[in-house]
Amino acid sequence: MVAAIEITGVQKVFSAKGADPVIALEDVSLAVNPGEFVSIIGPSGCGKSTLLYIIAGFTKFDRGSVKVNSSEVSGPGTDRGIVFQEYALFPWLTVLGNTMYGLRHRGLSKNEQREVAEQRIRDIGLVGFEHRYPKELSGGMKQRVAIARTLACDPDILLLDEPFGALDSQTREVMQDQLLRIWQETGKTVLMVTHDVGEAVFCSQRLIVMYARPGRVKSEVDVDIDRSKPREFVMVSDEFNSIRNDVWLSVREEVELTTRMTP
Ligand SMILES: Nc1ncnc2c1ncn2[C@@H]1O[C@H](COP(=O)(O)OP(=O)(O)OP(=O)(O)O)[C@@H](O)[C@H]1O
Repeated sequence: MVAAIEITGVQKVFSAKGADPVIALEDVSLAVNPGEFVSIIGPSGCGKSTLLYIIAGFTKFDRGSVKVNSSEVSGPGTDRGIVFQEYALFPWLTVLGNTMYGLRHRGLSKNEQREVAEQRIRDIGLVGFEHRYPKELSGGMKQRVAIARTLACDPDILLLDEPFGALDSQTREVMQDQLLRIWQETGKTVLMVTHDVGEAVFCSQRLIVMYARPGRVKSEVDVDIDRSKPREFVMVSDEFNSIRNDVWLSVREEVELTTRMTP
């Protein structure tokens, strides 16, 4: 099978005048299969976001290779859509306007753009809010609009950078359930960065645990849990708790190292 994302030996060093260079990523290799849901987890500063931005084509890297659907990444592309923690909505556009935004250059008529956007607004359960502005929405609703906007462009790959990090725990759980439903319905490849071990285990088929800076892959963990049952059964199952505890201990070791590092 050809990997949807294939990263080989990637290194990224940030250098700024008058400051020591920071090795954000060192020899990172990983692959994500088409339709797979993978999460990256690790301590703050281990290069998770940097890796995601490299795959998105926003950040250049110094060494190695990054391929998406077998093609070397040389910049952003319509095959990848990214969702940020802080929603990144345009405050002057409505829910509909924000969702239609990415479709402007797709060669679709205004009516077609509107149809696609309305479908995505239905998918994320915001019917009735099409003409509201971001300031009139809750955090969870804003993040749903950000997801709808990304989905409207129909990328093969969703890159999610702490997408639910700013939400309260109940809203976060509802959003995780919606994301999983969308993933199952669309078959998209999802690569998510999160700090939350429970979220990573609940949502993902596979986890990539990172070492503290410089970021390297510490381990890969297959999450073999039965997701056919409702959340409340999954979260108390032995399989879920055993994987969550192992991953939590592994991440905690790195967090302890991070707290002893100089900035
Ligand atoms: N534009 C930049 N210029 C200089 N250093 C940077 C830049 N972006 C990131 N870094 C550094 O690279 C390292 C990795 O940062 P990155 O944001 O990728 O980590 P992270 O694992 O996503 O952290 P967090 O979980 O806190 O968001 C950090 O030491 C950070 O300070």
